[in-house]
Amino acid sequence: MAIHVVLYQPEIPANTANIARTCAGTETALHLIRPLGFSTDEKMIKQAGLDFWETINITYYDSFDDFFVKNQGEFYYIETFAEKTYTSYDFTDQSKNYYFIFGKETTGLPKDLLETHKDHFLRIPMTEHIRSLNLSNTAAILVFEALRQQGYPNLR
Ligand SMILES: C[S@@+](CC[C@H](N)C(=O)[O-])C[C@H]1O[C@@H](n2cnc3c(N)ncnc32)[C@H](O)[C@@H]1O
Repeated sequence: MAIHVVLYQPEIPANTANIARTCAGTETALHLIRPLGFSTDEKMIKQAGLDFWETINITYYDSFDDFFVKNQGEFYYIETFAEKTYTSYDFTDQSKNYYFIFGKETTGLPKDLLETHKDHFLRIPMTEHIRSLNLSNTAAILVFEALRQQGYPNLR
């Protein structure tokens, strides 16, 4: 099974490019929920120098509903307004699929998800000087926390 990064309507190409690099370097699957704020056609990928793009397991969806119908596992919602911190959870079971779901840069995740999935909302601690961390940094933090807990399988 695997670790998965799910981006809800990402808007800034550089963030998704950074996250894609993290996914390529860690065998993490990437799920992109449309609309995207950029093109992922071959020409754009080449121009952006993302020569690892083809090595990533990427799936596209038209909505959250579409995503949930097609995936099974443990879903975690990564958001600034969550109560629990990301280190409170156990991601050690390599037989499971762990999905880390991130919000869009301008508005985050839809608030109504919190009502039904409150126990699986996680935040990364930060000061009050900023409203949020950079999206691509948060994805790297979660991926590497799960990998750390699993002993970095297949990585050197
Ligand atoms: C730039 S933030 C914007 C979200 C923020 N709630 C807002 O509306 O101002 C984009 C995404 O980065 C992730 N993120 C940023 N900082 C975070 C933190 N401290 N804890 C958890 N997730 C964070 C979340 O997935 C969030 O949806």
